[in-house]
Formats: sequence, C-alpha cells, structure tokens
Amino acid sequence: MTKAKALVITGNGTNCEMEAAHACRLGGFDEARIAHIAELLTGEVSLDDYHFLNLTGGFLDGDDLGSAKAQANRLRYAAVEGKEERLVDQITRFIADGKLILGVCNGFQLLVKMGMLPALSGNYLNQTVTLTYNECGRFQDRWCYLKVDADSPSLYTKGIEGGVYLPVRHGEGKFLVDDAKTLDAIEGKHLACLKYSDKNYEAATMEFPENPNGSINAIAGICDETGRIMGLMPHPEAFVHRTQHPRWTREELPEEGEGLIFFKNAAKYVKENF
Ligand SMILES: NC(=O)CC[C@H](N)C(=O)O
Repeated sequence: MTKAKALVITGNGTNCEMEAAHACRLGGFDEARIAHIAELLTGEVSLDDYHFLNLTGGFLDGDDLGSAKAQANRLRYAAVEGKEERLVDQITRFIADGKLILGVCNGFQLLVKMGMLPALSGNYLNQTVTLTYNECGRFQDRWCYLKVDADSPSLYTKGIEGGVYLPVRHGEGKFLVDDAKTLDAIEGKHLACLKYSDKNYEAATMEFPENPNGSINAIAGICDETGRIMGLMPHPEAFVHRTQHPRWTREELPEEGEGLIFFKNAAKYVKENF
C-alpha cells in the first residue's frame, strides 16, 4: 500500500507545526514532514511527494498587512528555484491530483487570501471571502462549540455527530463574503461545514462569546466543493488527547480528543485513494 505522507509548512511565523505533525501521525499518516517554506522555494521539498498539505496556525509575517496576506502573495507568485514553475503551479497540480489541504487558523486565513477557498466552480485562485478583525475588537482565546453540517462534502468532518468542541485563538477570525451571491452559493452547496453554536450543537449563533468573532452566518470553517480542501479557525490539532480539554480533571472524557477525527479522516481518505 502507498505510504500516506503529510507535509506541514513552517516558517515566517507559524507556531503550530509540531502539533499538526503529531496529529497527522496519531491520525494514521505514515510520515509527517515539517518543512520550512524556504525548502519548498529552493526545490529541496516538493509537494508532488506528499498527499496531505497542512497550513498551520501562527502569526505569518507578524500579521502585517492583515493576517496571512504577505504569505498568500508569496505562495501565489514566488518561483521555485531551478524550476520552470512557481510554487502555485505545484499547489494547483496537488489539487488536480486529488490530494488534500487543511488550513487551520492562520492557515485558513492563508487559503482564503490565496483564493483557494471556497473556490466556487473550481476556481482556485480567486478571492471571494476573507477573515478579518473580530467584531469584539480583541484577540479571542477560548473553547467553542462547533456544529457540523452533516450534508457538507468535507471529508474531514465525516462521522462527527452533532458537533465538536475545539479551542480558538485569533484576532482576525470574522468571516466575511464579497457579496450575497457568494454566501448563497456557500450555504446552498453546504460548504460551511462548521458553525459556532450553542453547547448542544442545535443552532448556529451570532451571540458573543459562543460566536467569538462575529462571523457572518456563524461560519467557523468552510470547504471546497470536492470536500478535500478545508479551512477552519478552531484548532483540531490542539485537541487530540483528553488532557488537552480545559476540564479534563473534572469530567469523564474519552481518551481521544475530538480534533483527531479530522486527521484520521484525512489519513483514511489517502489510504483508500492513493
Ligand atoms: N492562532 C492563529 O493562527 C492566529 C492567526 C492570526 N495571527 C490571528 O490572530 O488572527
């Protein structure tokens, strides 16, 4: 069987690469390589050799120009040394080859600013949505209840009943769209796979602090129409074991954290399809 290989990009201010690589391994990937962005730009590491690309959280370029904006331009326009291609050509090929991309927090901001989500009608380099300053005007560091849309094509949320409880930590998590048509398409195609909700996962909410940033339609995460590319503000890699839960000493919890399912689903998909 093919070895399931995950790649986690670091550098320029990411800070969740160790957790993301750990979650990939726990989830079933045979290999999880942490590569500095410079290794991709010099051609030492190629996306072609991996199945699952992780764009992790952090403070890329210190959030200057808006979170992930500079890195979005870098990934879209930078050339790969010694090759007749840009990094974005590798990324486009990666998607065309049926591979997987997960962007968490700063990585989600990066995906939307590159135009890779929601990528309506398969147009992967056209920005139609953004993530900007939290409505409350402050950085938010808290745990959130996230309702899952069971009809979403996202492969990462398959099998989740009701919702998941995960931490958020961001200053720019408010999801916005360019116009009503984009929002209608996102909702109509069930691409808004995660929404901030009440603790019973019954209804999406605009109430603070359950909705920590004022995201339109309480959107916390979206995927593309293939379900293989997903971005979310909460951190699934930060809850892979029960001791990461804020009340683990007081509540009876299963050994496995609720975020691990995202990585298990990704590994399962790779093993079944490559
Ligand atoms: N945890 C993160 O990835 C934070 C993302 C970004 N720096 C923000 O504050 O919005």
